[in-house]
This record gives sequence, C-alpha cells and structure tokens, in this order.
Amino acid sequence: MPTIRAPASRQTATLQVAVKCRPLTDNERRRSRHIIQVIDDKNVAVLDPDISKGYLDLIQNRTKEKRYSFDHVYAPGCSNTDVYKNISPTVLGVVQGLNVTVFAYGSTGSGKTYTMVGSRNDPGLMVLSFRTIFDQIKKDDSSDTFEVSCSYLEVYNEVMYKILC
Ligand SMILES: Nc1ncnc2c1ncn2[C@@H]1O[C@H](COP(=O)(O)OP(=O)(O)OP(=O)(O)O)[C@@H](O)[C@H]1O
Repeated sequence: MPTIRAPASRQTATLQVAVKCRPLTDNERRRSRHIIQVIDDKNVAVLDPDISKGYLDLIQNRTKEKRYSFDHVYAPGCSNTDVYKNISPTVLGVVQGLNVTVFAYGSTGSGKTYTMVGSRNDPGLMVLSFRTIFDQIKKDDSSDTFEVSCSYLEVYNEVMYKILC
C-alpha cells in the first residue's frame, strides 16, 4: 500500500498569477526608461510611456498610467529563489499526488527562460522544483518506488515545440 497519497484535505485547485519584472538590459537602459514601477508585492504600475505631455494633459490628469494587481509581484532585484519561495509548497504537493503546473508567459525577451532555467548563481524554477521533488523522494522511508519523467515544452504562436528531443 503506498504511503504517499494525495492529502485528504485536498484543496480546490486555484490559479495564481505572478508578475516578475526583470532588470533592463544595458541596451534597453541606453535607449529607454523603465516604465514599470513595482508599488508593493501585489501591485504594479505601468507608467505612461509618453513623457512629453502638454500642460493641459498634466493638470487634467490625462495620463495613460495603468495599475494592475496580481497574486505576487516581484521587483527587478528579486531572484528566482524569491519567486520559488511562494510556489515550493505547491511543488511539494506533486510528491503527494497533486497535479501542478508552473509556466512562464510573456513576450520575446521578457525573461521566461531566465525564470524557468536560470543561471548557476540564480537557478530557475525548474531546477529548484527538481531539487524539491528529489529531496522529498530521498526523505521517503517507505518501500515505495518513484518514477520521475520529464518533458520540456515551449508553446510559440500556438504551436507546441518539444525542446528536449
Ligand atoms: N531576473 C533577471 N535578472 C537578470 N537578467 C535577466 C533576468 N530575467 C531576464 N534576464 C535577461 O533578459 C534577457 C531575456 O531573457 P530570456 O532569454 O529569459 O527571455 P525569454 O522570455 O525566454 O525570450 P524568448 O521568448 O525570446 O526566448 C536575457 O539576456 C536574460 O539573461
């Protein structure tokens, strides 16, 4: 009889949306200004890209600035590990039989690969998830056997690409 099962108090699955603001690249810093302003850990403002506002626009507050709220907002100084702290309990659930999906969505160059794969100094969410899963399996003292398989997919223009094979 397997000792690891889905928790009895299985909670309703919820979708959590986080926004991660990456630092500007050197090239971007030379050519543009940062119009994303992190207000706090849940709110972000996208400033009006047009700074050449006329007097009337300014005093009548005709600005295109928009504010958005998310489950989590990460400022450019945040590491992948900071992001992972909020999803590690969910990833732990995988070993207990829960289905979990973590995916990055964004335009070209927005930092999806960096967030999911990361670097040696700032390992990404996939690497950190593997650590959690294998650590949990190592800690298991039952006679269960675990089978771990992995696929790596990219969805680009509504076409799915297999990246590993
Ligand atoms: N948090 C971060 N800190 C430092 N550099 C970052 C960060 N996030 C992204 N970058 C840098 O921004 C650039 C673009 O990131 P990345 O390649 O991950 O984007 P992408 O969304 O995967 O792009 P594409 O869709 O074109 O594959 C890279 O040079 C990457 O190193």
